[in-house]
Amino acid sequence: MSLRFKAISDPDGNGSNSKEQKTDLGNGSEVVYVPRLLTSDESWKFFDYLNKEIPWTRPTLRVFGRSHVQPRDTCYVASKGLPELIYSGYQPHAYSWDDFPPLKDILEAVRKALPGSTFNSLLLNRYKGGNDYVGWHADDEKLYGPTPEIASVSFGCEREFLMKKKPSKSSQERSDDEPVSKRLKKSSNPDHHSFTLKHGSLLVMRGYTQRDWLHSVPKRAKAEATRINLTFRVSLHQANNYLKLMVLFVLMGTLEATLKDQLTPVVETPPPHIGEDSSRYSHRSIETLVVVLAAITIIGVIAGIIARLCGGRHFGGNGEHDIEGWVERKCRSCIDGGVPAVPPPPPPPQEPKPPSEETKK
Ligand SMILES: O=C(O)CCC(=O)C(=O)O
Ligand SMILES: [Fe+2]
Repeated sequence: MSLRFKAISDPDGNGSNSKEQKTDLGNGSEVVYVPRLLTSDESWKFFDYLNKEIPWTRPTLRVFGRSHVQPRDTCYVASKGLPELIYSGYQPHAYSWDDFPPLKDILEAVRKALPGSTFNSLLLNRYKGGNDYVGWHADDEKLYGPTPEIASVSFGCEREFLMKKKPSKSSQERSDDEPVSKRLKKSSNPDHHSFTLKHGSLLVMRGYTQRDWLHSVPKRAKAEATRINLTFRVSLHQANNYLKLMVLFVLMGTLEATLKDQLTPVVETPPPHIGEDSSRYSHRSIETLVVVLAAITIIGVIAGIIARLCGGRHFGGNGEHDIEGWVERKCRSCIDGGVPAVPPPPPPPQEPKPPSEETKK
């Protein structure tokens, strides 16, 4: 499918999402709502494409030991090399961004609205009417880390998105003490929020929202039409690979410094007197040679990897340009603790031992 639409992430034409609404949920949690990330026309094009082309499935989930069919259609897209997503005993197949090119245009619009974001996976949901819903939950899988930013783009039928604070010991005690009349006043209750997610809108949850809050899209008898929702997420595995690469480079630096130490005496030490303990120097030379050969091998391997990365891959953050996934696959054994491809740095140079009686002979 070669359909590509260029998304306009600034429908107001004034260089910013002027109608952005921020809701501070307290304790480091925040929600941002942008009613018009995309224009209505482009949003309908995306809707039609997604509705027709996405291989929607309605999996059977296991919740509290009981099986039930998920009350909405779903699909999952992720960059290569990420850990698998598993929820309620279900592991969705991870499609590639290249399978559905218009998703990259939507991601681009989200990126423009959220500069610096690095979303690398996407969960798609389709609600085929008011009976389809998502129950109260938090997207607090370990895979997303402690403070995930989740960007949710909606198309088609407007639906209500509800948020409520997770019951904590202290908030439970507080609400038990409150008079019922006060607890029922939902509109002024800071522990509940409601957003009507419009066609072409963006809602962002960030900070500790997944730790401290639940969200849902409840059934609505009157919502007859189809709604499609995309939640862009960052799976943390790739970030970890950056760290692992950094460790590799630090190791290289240590090795280089050690080598310098090893080589200096070879150049600077005056030649030994003939007839003195020459075996001591040949022992030292072999040691140095081994270290040099090991270093050349390591640097060669790393240079090869870097050359492949720079020559064959493009640098970029979305699914199509997935350096980390490639490194992950190629170097799984070395960066994931299997057989170490890179040996540890050589031991510090040893003081030459006085020659034994045997070697003196
Ligand atoms: O459909 C929505 O707006 C929310 C979907 C959602 O919460 C999820 O996929 O985790
Ligand atoms: Fe969610």
